[in-house]
Amino acid sequence: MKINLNPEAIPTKISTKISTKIIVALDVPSAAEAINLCDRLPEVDFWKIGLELFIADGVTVLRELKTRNKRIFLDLKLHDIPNTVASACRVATKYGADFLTIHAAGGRAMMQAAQAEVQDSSTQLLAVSLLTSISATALADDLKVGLEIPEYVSQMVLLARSSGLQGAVCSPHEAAKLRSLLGDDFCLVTPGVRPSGAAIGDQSRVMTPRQAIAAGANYLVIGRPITAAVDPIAAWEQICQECV
Ligand SMILES: O=c1ccn([C@@H]2O[C@H](COP(=O)(O)O)[C@@H](O)[C@H]2O)c(=O)[nH]1
Repeated sequence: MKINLNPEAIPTKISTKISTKIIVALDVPSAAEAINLCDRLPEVDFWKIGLELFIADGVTVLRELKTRNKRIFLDLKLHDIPNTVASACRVATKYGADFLTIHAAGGRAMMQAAQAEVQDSSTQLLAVSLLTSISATALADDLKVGLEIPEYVSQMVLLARSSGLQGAVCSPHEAAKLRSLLGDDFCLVTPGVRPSGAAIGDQSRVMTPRQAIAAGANYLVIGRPITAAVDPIAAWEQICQECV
C-alpha cells in the first residue's frame, strides 16, 4: 500500500477524524516536559498520563490538561485486592479523566468493586488484558499460561465485560477477534502501535496505525514514535497521514 506523504492531499475532515482516535502517551518525567509537549502539539486532543508522569507530577499535569480542555487517559494499571483498587478508583474519579486502567488479571471481584466506584462518574474503566510487551514465548515459558495469546486475551476481556466494564486495552493483533466477539459497543484501546519504519523497542505485539484501525480499535495509544522523535510535530502529522 502506498503511503500518501502530501498533507495537502488529505481532506481535513478525514485527518481530523483520525486524530481524534490517537491518544499520545506522555511518558516524560516532569510536568514541565509534559506541558511543553502538549503545547507544541495543539492538534492532539487526547493525552495519556502513565505511571512515570503521575508519580512525578500527576496532579499538576491533570490540572493543566483539564485547563486546555484535553481528554485524559489515566493509565495507572491498578492491580491489588478489591478494596484497595476500588478505593483508588473512587479517589481517581475526582480528576475527571476519561479513561482509567485496571488489570483484568486482578479478577472478577476486583473489577466489579472498581466498576461500582466509577459507575456514576465521567471516568470509564478499561481492563488491561495482556500487556503488549508480552510475547507468546513469555506468556507460555515465563508466565506458564496454557492458552495462546488470542484465547487468553479474549478470556480476560470477556471476564472484564461480565464484571461490568465496557472497555479494554489489547494489542492490535487481538482487536479484530475481540470486535467480532463483542460488537461495536465495547471500547477497544490499542497500544503496541508503530508507524512503518519506527523502532519497536520493548513492545512485542505491534501493528501500524492503519492496521490497528482496520482491525477495529476505537483508539490507538502512541508514545515514543511521537514524543521521542526529533520532530514530534512532523511525527504526529506523518502518523495521521499514514492512517488515511
Ligand atoms: O498493554 C499495554 C498497556 C499500556 N501500554 C502503554 O502505552 C504506551 C505505549 O507507548 P509506546 O512508546 O508507543 O510504546 C506506554 O505508555 C505504555 O505504558 C502499553 O504499551 N501496553
